[in-house]
Amino acid sequence: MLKWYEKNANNNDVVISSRVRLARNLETYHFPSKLTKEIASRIVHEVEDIVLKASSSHYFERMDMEALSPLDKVAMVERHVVSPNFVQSSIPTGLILSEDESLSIMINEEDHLRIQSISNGFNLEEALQNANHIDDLLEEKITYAYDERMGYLTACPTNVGTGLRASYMIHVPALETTGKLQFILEAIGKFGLTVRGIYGEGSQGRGSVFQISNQVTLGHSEEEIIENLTSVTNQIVEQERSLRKKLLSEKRMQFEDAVYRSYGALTYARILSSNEAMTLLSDMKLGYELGILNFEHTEPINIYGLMTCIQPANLQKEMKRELKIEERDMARATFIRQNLPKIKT
Ligand SMILES: Nc1ncnc2c1ncn2[C@@H]1O[C@H](COP(=O)(O)OP(=O)(O)OP(=O)(O)O)[C@@H](O)[C@H]1O
Repeated sequence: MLKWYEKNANNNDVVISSRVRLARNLETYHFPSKLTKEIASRIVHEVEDIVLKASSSHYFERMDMEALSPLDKVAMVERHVVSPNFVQSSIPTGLILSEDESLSIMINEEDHLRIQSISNGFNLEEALQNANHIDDLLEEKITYAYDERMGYLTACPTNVGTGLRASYMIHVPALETTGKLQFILEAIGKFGLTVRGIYGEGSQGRGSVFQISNQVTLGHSEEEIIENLTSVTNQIVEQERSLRKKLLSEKRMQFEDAVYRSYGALTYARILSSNEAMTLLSDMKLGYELGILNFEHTEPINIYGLMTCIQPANLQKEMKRELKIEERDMARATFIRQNLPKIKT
C-alpha cells in the first residue's frame, strides 16, 4: 500500500498536507513525565488492546518501539510519523500506525495519547474526521482527564481545552525568496497561529516547506480553530500563487533559467546534500506547477514524495544499509537521477 505522501492529491501546489493531532490523557494516571516505567508500560498495553480489538475501517499495526533500530526511528521522524522527543523517551512508549502512515497514536509522548491524522493536500476536514473517529473509539473504553470548565487536561498548558493542533504543511518558494514570508511570520501571531519548520517545533524550513498551525487550544471550539487556520492559510495560498504569476510574467527568462538549472543539477549531480537536494527539488516543484517543466509522465508528479525518500535515514533504508555522510550524498544523487521524471524535449 502506498504511504500518504506517495499518493497524488489535487489542489496541493501550495498546501502539501493537512494534519490534526489530539492530545489526550487517561484520568487515573500521572502525566508521562511522572510515570514509573511499570505504569508507563501498563498504559501502553491498555491502549494497544483497545485500539487493536476495536473494529475499525482502518488497518492498524502495533509497532514494537523497543525492537526498532535507531535508523528506523529517525526514518519515522523524517516521515512525520513520530516526534523526535518520542523516540528518545526514557519510559516505555507505544505506537499504533495505519498502513499508509496517515493515522498514528503515540502512547506516552508528552501526553498519554497523541492521536495524529494526516491528509494529503488541502483537506483538514478529512484529517479531523479520521482523528475524531479514533478519539471516539478510545473514549468508549477510556475515561479521559477532562474538566467541565477547562476541557481536556494536558501536560503542557498550551494544549489544554480541545487538545487540538491543526496544521497545514505549505510550500512557499515565492514568498520566501521575495522576503515576504518574514512579514507573514511576524504578523501571524496576532491570529493565534505560528509557523514552524518542516519537522515542527524547533526545526527549520527546508526547500521552502513550512508548517502553519494554531498556537492556543483553550477558549475556542475545534471548528473555530480550523476555520481561523484555514482562512489565514487561504490568504497565504493566494499570495503565493499571485506572486508566482507575477514573477513569471515579469522575469520569465530568469525564472525559466533557474528552474532548468536546478533540474539540470538534479539530473547530472554526483554528490548532493539533503539541503541542496531540497532546494533543487523545491525549484523543480515550482517549475512543474507553473508549467515550465513538462514531463513525459501523464500521471501527476509527486515531488514531495521524492523529498521524503531522500532524507538521510529514509535514504539509508532505501539502500538497505547504513552509510557515512559522503556515501549518503553520493547515494542521494544516484537515487534522484534514477527516480527523476524525464522532461519532454
Ligand atoms: N501538515 C502537516 N503534514 C505533515 N506533517 C506535519 C504537519 N504538521 C505537522 N507535522 C509533523 O508533526 C510533527 C509534530 O509537529 P509539532 O512539533 O508542530 O507538533 P505537536 O504535535 O503539536 O507537538 P507539540 O505540542 O509538542 O508542539 C512533526 O514531525 C511535524 O513535521
